[in-house]
Amino acid sequence: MQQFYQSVYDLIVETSTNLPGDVRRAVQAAQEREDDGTRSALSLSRIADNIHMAECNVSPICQDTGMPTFIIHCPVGANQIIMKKQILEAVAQATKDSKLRTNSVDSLTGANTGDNLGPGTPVVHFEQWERDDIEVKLILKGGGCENKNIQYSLPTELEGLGKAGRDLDGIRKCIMHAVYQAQGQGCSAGFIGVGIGGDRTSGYELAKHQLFRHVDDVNPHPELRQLEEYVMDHANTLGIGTMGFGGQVTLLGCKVGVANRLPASFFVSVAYNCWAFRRQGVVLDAATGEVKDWSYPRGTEVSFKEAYEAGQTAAASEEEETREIVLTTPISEEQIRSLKVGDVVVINGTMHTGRDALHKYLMDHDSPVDLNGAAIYHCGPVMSKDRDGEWHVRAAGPTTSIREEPYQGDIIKKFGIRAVIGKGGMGAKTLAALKEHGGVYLNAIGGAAQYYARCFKKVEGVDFMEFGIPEAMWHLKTEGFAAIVTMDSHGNSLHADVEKSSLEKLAALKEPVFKA
Ligand SMILES: O=C(O)C[C@H](O)C(=O)O
Ligand code: SF4
Repeated sequence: MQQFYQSVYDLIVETSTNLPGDVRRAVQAAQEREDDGTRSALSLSRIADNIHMAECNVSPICQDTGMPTFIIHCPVGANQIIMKKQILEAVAQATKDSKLRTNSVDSLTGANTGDNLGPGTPVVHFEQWERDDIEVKLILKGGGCENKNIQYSLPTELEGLGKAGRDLDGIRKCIMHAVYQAQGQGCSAGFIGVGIGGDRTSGYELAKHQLFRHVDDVNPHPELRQLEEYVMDHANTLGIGTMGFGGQVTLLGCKVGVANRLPASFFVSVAYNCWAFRRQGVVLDAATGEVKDWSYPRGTEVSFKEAYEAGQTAAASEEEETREIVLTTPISEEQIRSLKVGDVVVINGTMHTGRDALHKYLMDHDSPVDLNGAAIYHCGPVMSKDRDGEWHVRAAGPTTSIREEPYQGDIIKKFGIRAVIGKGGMGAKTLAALKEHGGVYLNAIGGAAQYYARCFKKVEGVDFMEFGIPEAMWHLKTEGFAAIVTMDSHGNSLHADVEKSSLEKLAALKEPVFKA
């Protein structure tokens, strides 16, 4: 088993940096379905570019490298204690090498362990099987999409869909509602795993396990197969689209599993996974620990290189066609008031990152830097320090902004912030503050961590390192950071519009489909 550690390390790097072939095919199919030139089509091209860049840079596809969850199948007699020890070592090393973000946080103190190890992290499950080899599977599911998981207890009443009973049609309604409620916040277009039955804990586990199925497999259970097909056909009628920008493709995959339940309980558990669907596996020789095979098609088998290179050549002419507004920080109120939903903005100057810990802090403390006219970026990057002690941005896509809704409006007004950049949009309180103060919300493409990292030319400074790397306030010299205005200073919100129209489309699916 001398190779076991190295094989697990290679699996972690592959999973974080090289999106599997079956997932890539689903992204390609979505690209073919979207109409050229729409916001969703352009975002999908950026996503495809990002996938290619991550593979070339051997760097995280998305900065949120998730809760590492290992499922190991091994023959009787394999030493699970040694395997677990080596898995933890490989996780710590991959974190040190910037392949994983420091993602393990003490829930009470907020302290980051710095190596992804700690109570409950990573998650490691062992199961014995009759085969001679060992299979190690890994999923890196990020926090934003995890927050969009949902569990229903039937019977229930659902927004737009009415009563959902304890039958296949009730289950259908729950799944459609799960896709609707995710909107763009979990970085659509997504994949869902559904667990029918079990209890609250095993139901969610069953749902997450469905995500290990191949994207293009066919459910052997006839009723579940029909259900999966229905969901795939109808989820896309909701019009949520890539990142919630509106569009033809909202869902890339749906896998449903079933387990027995207690007479009193009927749970439908849904695990939502973003487009950055990072899961891979290796089959190992049980004697040496050497990799014999990969469990899923590797990313390299479905190359995005050609499209990337063609896009680079087209980019210059494209820039002339789309109306791009260049803003340099500090930004004036007049510049902000001239923007409207749909405009593409390019930011130059300095950007400050800030997420949960910083927003809470700023409510009753001063900022260490002047934020008048500033652009604040909801982002928790992957960073590395070189030999000279200089920091570099390794991956830096946006995080889900709605978490800052309780604070954002007050902070905009208190510090004079002009641009808030994130993903998934914000709510009514922030929209009102943007209008009152003269601010704008810019939606960047979630998960496009390599695409945005290259816009950060230098790390000018950092505050609050005590919050840990993802939560610290990084001051970044920025060039050419492009994002779309989705909430403007005139009271318009693309997010509110898409939510409203998708609820209407959801309600059109109210009539029973699967008769009891
Ligand atoms: O934590 C992050 O960087 C992003 C998170 O996965 C999110 O989707 O909000
Ligand atoms: S930022 Fe988006 S792509 Fe990245 S883990 Fe979160 S939901 Fe997934």
